[in-house]
Amino acid sequence: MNTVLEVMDLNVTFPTRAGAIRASQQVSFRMQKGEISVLIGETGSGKSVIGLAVLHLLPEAAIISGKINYNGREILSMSEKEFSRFRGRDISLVPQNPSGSLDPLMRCGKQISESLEIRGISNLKQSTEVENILSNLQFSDPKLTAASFPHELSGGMRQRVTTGIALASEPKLLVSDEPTKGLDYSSRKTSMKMFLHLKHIRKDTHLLITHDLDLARMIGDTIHVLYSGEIIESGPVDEIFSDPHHPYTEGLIAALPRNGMKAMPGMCPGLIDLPSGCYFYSRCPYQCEQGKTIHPAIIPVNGRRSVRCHRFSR
Ligand SMILES: Nc1ncnc2c1ncn2[C@@H]1O[C@H](COP(=O)(O)OP(=O)(O)OP(=O)(O)O)[C@@H](O)[C@H]1O
Ligand code: NI
Repeated sequence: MNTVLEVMDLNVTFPTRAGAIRASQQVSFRMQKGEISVLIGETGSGKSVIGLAVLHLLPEAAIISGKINYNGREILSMSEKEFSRFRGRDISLVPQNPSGSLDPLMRCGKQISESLEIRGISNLKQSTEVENILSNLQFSDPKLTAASFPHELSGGMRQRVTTGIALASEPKLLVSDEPTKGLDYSSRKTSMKMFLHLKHIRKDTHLLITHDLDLARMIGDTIHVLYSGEIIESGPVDEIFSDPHHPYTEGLIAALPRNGMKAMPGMCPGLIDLPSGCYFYSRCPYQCEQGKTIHPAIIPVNGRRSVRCHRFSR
């Protein structure tokens, strides 16, 4: 198998006046070529921090340890100069706020063709290719979109254009952060349709960061569920949805509208004062004895899955 990304024991801590925020703790996962891996979890669980670590975009103040191998090369310890060759061309980020990454003064088509230019695609071929990309992004009138400025488009359209700019550079690894966040019903549906179409025609290796479980289920191959900076469950998407092992994953699925929107009681612990036992203990419907004091390790279950829960370590 062809491993594109391997994150090993990633720890990211932000020192603050109030104490150290442990945003990422011993996070480990790997991605094969053509795989869509999804990081899910509620706000503040440490999803974006992982994406930023992969792209060397964490603030200088962050204390980072662990290893990130990209195509067999360790990138986390690289200098900015060494890593800058990878950003954009090899590993491309679609950031959480697309408006900030689009140039307000440049037509959308031009912004996509700049990525094509870098790849050496001739001027002659660029406009056809831009229209081709825009049509794959579910724009019904690619010529019109290419000629539009970002402010002439809706938030959902801007998000799709930003995805197009990233894809135009043909990255070997795409990282997208919350592509459906804040979108209205119909924009979200179009965005989901776009990602499903892209999955079928391109087979990108894609690290998708989202709280959108429907999107995760629709396009993901593997899911990693984050809770308070840790992965608490990993496995193939179908299995996680049909048979969640961790009570937090169970809770996330039960909270979906189609399952009756049963909200999980309680809140996740703060990342500064983490409890010594299981981080989920106070909200856990099972509350096993060990969970009170012992922090559970993540353990493999049936080969392709793993879970951080004492109930599975017996
Ligand atoms: N630059 C920073 N300085 C201090 N704390 C930070 C910084 N960036 C992130 N954090 C903290 O790290 C934790 C994880 O943040 P992260 O942005 O990864 O969460 P997330 O899961 O992506 O949440 P969301 O769904 O809201 O985007 C949070 O507690 C956040 O406040
Ligand atoms: Ni985030």
